[in-house]
Amino acid sequence: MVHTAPLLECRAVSARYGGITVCRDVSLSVARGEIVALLGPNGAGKTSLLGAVSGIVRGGGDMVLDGTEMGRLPADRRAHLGLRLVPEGRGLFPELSVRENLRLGSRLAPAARRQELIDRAIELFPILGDRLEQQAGNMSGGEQQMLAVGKAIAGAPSLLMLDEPTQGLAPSVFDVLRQALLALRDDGLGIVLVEQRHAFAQSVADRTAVLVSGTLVHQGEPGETIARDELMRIYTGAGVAA
Ligand SMILES: Nc1ncnc2c1ncn2[C@@H]1O[C@H](COP(=O)(O)OP(=O)(O)OP(=O)(O)O)[C@@H](O)[C@H]1O
Repeated sequence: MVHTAPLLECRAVSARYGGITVCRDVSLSVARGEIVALLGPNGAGKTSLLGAVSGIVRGGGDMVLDGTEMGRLPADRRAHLGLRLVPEGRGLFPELSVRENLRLGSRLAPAARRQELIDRAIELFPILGDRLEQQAGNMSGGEQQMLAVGKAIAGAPSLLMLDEPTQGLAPSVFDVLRQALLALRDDGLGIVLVEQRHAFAQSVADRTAVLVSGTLVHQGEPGETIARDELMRIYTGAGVAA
């Protein structure tokens, strides 16, 4: 279900570390109720691009979230506008309990909605409800990833950006994550999914964007998936060994 109004619109976005620009001239939009898979080989700049959009990596360009230009805003202001990044390291407080992590996540939401959003996270990941008093750092990788997404959801995001959520996880977790992402999309969230696992990305994506050497070299049409050999052709055509 893709709504028409764009939620995120990025134009000519760059990301840089010191004097080194690692992403340039990236234009990407995400609609409400849409999952965009951002694929690319190692080192292409996917994490850096998510960082530039969320405000934790220096960058430039126009970035409009829900009608508000946020390109010059610090990361915390962007989070208050509804942008949430679930980073590769998951961003949990490992010494705190599941309940405490969810509560901390919910502090970005209006007070009246916090419990409802925590309940939604538990509905999507029932294991979290069984483990509310457990220390986050003592849970399995899959459970920690569910908590990381749950913590983000508890903060009432409009745009969720996930950096390689399946990395290092057992395949048994993939389906839980897949169903949760599809449900969140149907709730109307916009989702950017960075994934190395091509099959997982294509099983949830409404659209695919491919980043190579810091530049978007391909953007698929809505509803179009990209076959693995087609992806390899894009990499090769862009000068990257497939
Ligand atoms: N903190 C940093 N300081 C300097 N350069 C960095 C930093 N982080 C990443 N880079 C460089 O930026 C480029 C893009 O890296 P990035 O991690 O964004 O790519 P990626 O597509 O997410 O790769 P991967 O799939 O391996 O995570 C690489 O050349 C990398 O070495």
